[in-house]
Amino acid sequence: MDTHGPWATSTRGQMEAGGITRRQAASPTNFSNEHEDAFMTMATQILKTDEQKAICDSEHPLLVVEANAGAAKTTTAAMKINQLIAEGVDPGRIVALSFSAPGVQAYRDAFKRIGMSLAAAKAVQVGTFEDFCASWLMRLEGLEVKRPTRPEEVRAFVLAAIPGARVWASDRFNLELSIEGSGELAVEGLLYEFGEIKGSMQLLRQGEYFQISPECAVEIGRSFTTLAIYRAYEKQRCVSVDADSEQTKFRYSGDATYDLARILEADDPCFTWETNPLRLGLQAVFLDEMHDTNWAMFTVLKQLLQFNQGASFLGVGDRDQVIHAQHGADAYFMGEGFDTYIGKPERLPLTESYRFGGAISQPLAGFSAKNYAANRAHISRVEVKKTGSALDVLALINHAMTARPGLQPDSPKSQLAVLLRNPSASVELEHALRERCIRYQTIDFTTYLERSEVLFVRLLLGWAVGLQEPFRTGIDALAKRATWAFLSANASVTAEEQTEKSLKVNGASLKHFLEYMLPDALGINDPRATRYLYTSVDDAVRRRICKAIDLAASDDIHCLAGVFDFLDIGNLARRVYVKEQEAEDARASVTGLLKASEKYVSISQFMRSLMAHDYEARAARFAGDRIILSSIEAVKGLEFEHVIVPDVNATDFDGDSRDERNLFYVAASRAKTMLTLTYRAGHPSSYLRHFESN
Ligand SMILES: Nc1ncnc2c1ncn2[C@@H]1O[C@H](COP(=O)(O)OP(=O)(O)OP(=O)(O)O)[C@@H](O)[C@H]1O
Repeated sequence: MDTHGPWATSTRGQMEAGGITRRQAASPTNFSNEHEDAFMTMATQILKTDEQKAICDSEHPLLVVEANAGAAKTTTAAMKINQLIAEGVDPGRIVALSFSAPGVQAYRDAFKRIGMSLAAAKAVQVGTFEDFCASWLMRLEGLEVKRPTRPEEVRAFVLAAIPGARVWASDRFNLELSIEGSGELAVEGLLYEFGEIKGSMQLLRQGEYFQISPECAVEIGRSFTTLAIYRAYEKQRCVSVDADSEQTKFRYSGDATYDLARILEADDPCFTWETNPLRLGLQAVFLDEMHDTNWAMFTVLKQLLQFNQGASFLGVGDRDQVIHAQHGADAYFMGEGFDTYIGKPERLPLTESYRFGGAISQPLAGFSAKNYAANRAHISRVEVKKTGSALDVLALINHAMTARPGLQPDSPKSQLAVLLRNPSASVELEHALRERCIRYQTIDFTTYLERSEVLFVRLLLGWAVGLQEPFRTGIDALAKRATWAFLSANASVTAEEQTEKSLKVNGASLKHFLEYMLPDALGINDPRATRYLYTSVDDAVRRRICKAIDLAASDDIHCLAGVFDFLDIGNLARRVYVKEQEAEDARASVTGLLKASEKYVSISQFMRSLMAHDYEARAARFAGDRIILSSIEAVKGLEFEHVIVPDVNATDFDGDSRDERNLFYVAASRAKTMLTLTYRAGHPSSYLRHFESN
């Protein structure tokens, strides 16, 4: 067995997909030599509590620990791994799985915290469930299958499935699908449902005689239209080669786990007991974020334990942290489901939070309606602040860094984290931070300077006012691709034609693009020119962009609002992004840009100021010495000394939806010493009432 682990930790969200940049890769954990010293020095002696000892010493083959956020679940899992290694278990035969990339990072952090040796930490196979499944599929199939992560990358397959499903439904059931036109606006909802169907293995669990029909759709609570399109989509994704085999074209998020689960559950599997892909000779399996388990994961887990007899299991989770319900995540698999399908585990407690003290655990207890004890020795603080603008949040950040009410005297700035519900909310804040030379690192989203819509706007404005060099090199290619994505979305040309033109655009230098391609696409070059790209841009879009460019050419900063009105980014973005929220984020980013522009005298001056920040945004040398700006999802399992959660407003964070409440619970439980919650005057979220008295 490969002792370095057979699978790589995937990056969360690709930087680029069809010219679009929204989410950035979370920084991968690196155990290279240059980090070796840091690895050792970060280790502090943590003494096991009695509860932790009980978990580490338990000889029961199946252990499940359900405990609150910060109650030391990951740390205890790391302690048990360390103990097994000390007892002679080969670390290469220990698998430590998690649902998300931050969960993987949390294992790595815990290994450091407990002082695990670097060699052992490197040898343990740590990764996400999805990456684990993808790697074993690759071994089984002998080839690497593409793994798109952006919905835009699979949109064409969903759209292509609709006509196929229409014909099938009308031939077979004489039925019309209840979907209008091309279905462009339905892609987001369809992908969401496909994720649920696969995560919960809903169709496969109906048994071998299940066939998609209008009656069966009603029985399982889905629309027939969705099921018919799902069927056609899956037929494109997994193409039948002959009666017994299929070739998988791609695996979107969650598909690797689903595909491995259905292969394992097949009536006529392509392997025997001896050659089962999960017979890995494992001695221990760990699962963090167990609350995010769905049927597909559970199926793989069940077989993993079955085919590695003698391997012990420890699963840890907290049912209030389920924020991936769209993948069919269900805390049932930590409880009754586990007992029924795998076996009765020993359930051991971790009762106290070791991350924070009572000042944070008590309001969290009220918010989540459960007992939440905290270690008495741990002192923490909560403050709730009213803010009027991004500048008020900036002032709080400044105070947090200078007066350090939550930071230890010698802590790096990265112990201060600002957790954002919507990354688009960060444009003004980011701009203000840059202007004050406060360095920050964005996690899980792209800095506003490099977001597709901002690059698109910057390129057009720079061109309109005749800036020779609108960007620092390095993001030229991103800007060109983003611009092309916005220009060409929804043009009525064939997909092949579009791909061919995109390739040409990608291959051109920015200079060539600006001098020839952009004028060609907009029809503002020599009328005798070929107009090769012209047909790729919708007429109405072209007219609007031309008007915007004409207006911006005045270089008058006061025209910017009018320029943005012509561009109507929200509408354009709806053609580019599959998710409505991302289109809305794009609109909000450009609104943020407009606000940030207010103190400049001309468009060119504003553009130059943005360009000056490009370099810093990419400078890796400040790593570790920057505050963190992150989405909430990306810090699940992680912790910081001081956490600021801006915009806990009734419009942003409220309501009874489980995902909504759990997202807030995750955000509020990341702080070790100090938690600052802010809200817009007059719009506090009802969630805050639990925290205000502190
Ligand atoms: N025995 C101990 N003594 C002191 N501190 C401890 C001990 N065990 C764990 N901790 C500390 O408790 C904090 C929370 O631990 P950990 O991240 O493992 O919690 P968790 O339950 O996994 O949290 P989450 O649910 O947010 O993922 C860490 O700072 C860790 O160092």
